[in-house]
Amino acid sequence: MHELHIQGLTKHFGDFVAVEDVSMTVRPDEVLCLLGPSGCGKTTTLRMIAGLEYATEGAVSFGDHPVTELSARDRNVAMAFQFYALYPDLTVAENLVFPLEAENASAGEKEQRLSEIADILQLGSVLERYPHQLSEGEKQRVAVGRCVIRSPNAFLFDEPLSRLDAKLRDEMRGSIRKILATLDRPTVIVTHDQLEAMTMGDRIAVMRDGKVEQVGRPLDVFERPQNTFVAGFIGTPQMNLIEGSCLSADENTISLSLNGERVTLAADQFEVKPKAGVSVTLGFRPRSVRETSEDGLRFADANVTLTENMGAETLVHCDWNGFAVRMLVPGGAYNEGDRVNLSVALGSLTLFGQDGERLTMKSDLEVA
Ligand SMILES: Nc1ncnc2c1ncn2[C@@H]1O[C@H](COP(=O)(O)OP(=O)(O)OP(=O)(O)O)[C@@H](O)[C@H]1O
Repeated sequence: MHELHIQGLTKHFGDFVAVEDVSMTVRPDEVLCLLGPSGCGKTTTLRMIAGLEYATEGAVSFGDHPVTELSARDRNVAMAFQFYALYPDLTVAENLVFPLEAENASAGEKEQRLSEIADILQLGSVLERYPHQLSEGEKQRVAVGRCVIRSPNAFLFDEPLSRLDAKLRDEMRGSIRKILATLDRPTVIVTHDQLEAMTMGDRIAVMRDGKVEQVGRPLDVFERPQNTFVAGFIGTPQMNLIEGSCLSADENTISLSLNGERVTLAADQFEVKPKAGVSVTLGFRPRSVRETSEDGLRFADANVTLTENMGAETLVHCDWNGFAVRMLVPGGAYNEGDRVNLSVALGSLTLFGQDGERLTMKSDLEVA
């Protein structure tokens, strides 16, 4: 099977640039999730891959076979949308096998594929029903099943789980992942839900304002966000991002000013160091903040301003020197007005330079 190549894909709607210079390759055994806030261009990118939207610039191909000039019909991609249109006069079973009619599949093949898909998507008990007799979740599963029952060049999903309730969504993430693993076709899923992207994607492409900010494996994007946008977007609760300026940086230490408070970091783990005088942003996950006076980045005498019970953990909002610092801790031992000494181990810290881009750490090079 062929890779899906996207090269320099750009879409203008009049003067508005909805997608700008998006390039990536999706392998046949791979699920790529396009993730980003509303309006960042995810669906438009997907529609250009499908041929439902003509690209202003750029190219789409499967292996060596360019399809940019082809209509959606001739691209042979399977797409499941937010808005699933099931044929109302056909039963669930007939809806599911409908795409196989066009492929002239034998009755035996249809039967076998139908039974596999119905099994995985738990639709066995509703196969003889009509769409109006289904719940929203069942309808969506039929739509997904109808999409994956055939063997196209690629599978494209737009928010496939958006209509499901939380419980069903949890179950479906796993089921869809299982189905996708059997497909052996490049698969692109559009979602604004990072949990969905993290669990279903082999790789994630994070988009903002029509551009791809970072592409990587879910854990890499989470642990090594490329810039402050990705850092703030990926992860719940959000990463703490604190802006300051670099006072000096040499081989041994990096000195920063955070609202006038001076902090010093050991420089040895930074492959790229900020220059004196430039602004920097310190990023660290709430889970990495501890109430200790250990070495590392320290926030002495911070004020607890709010506590949020998140079940087994509590998100403790603190104010330190005018900065909001959030700490995620097990249990709930904090109250508003408490004074706390917080610290973050240097290994849990990410430093972003003046342009918001991540400054390379030595550990990144080891991973690479
Ligand atoms: N036909 C169109 N004409 C003009 N602008 C459009 C058109 N289609 C999309 N846009 C704009 O292009 C931008 C990207 O839209 P797109 O639907 O791709 O975003 P998205 O990331 O999928 O958002 P969402 O998560 O809300 O679906 C938006 O600002 C949208 O308003």
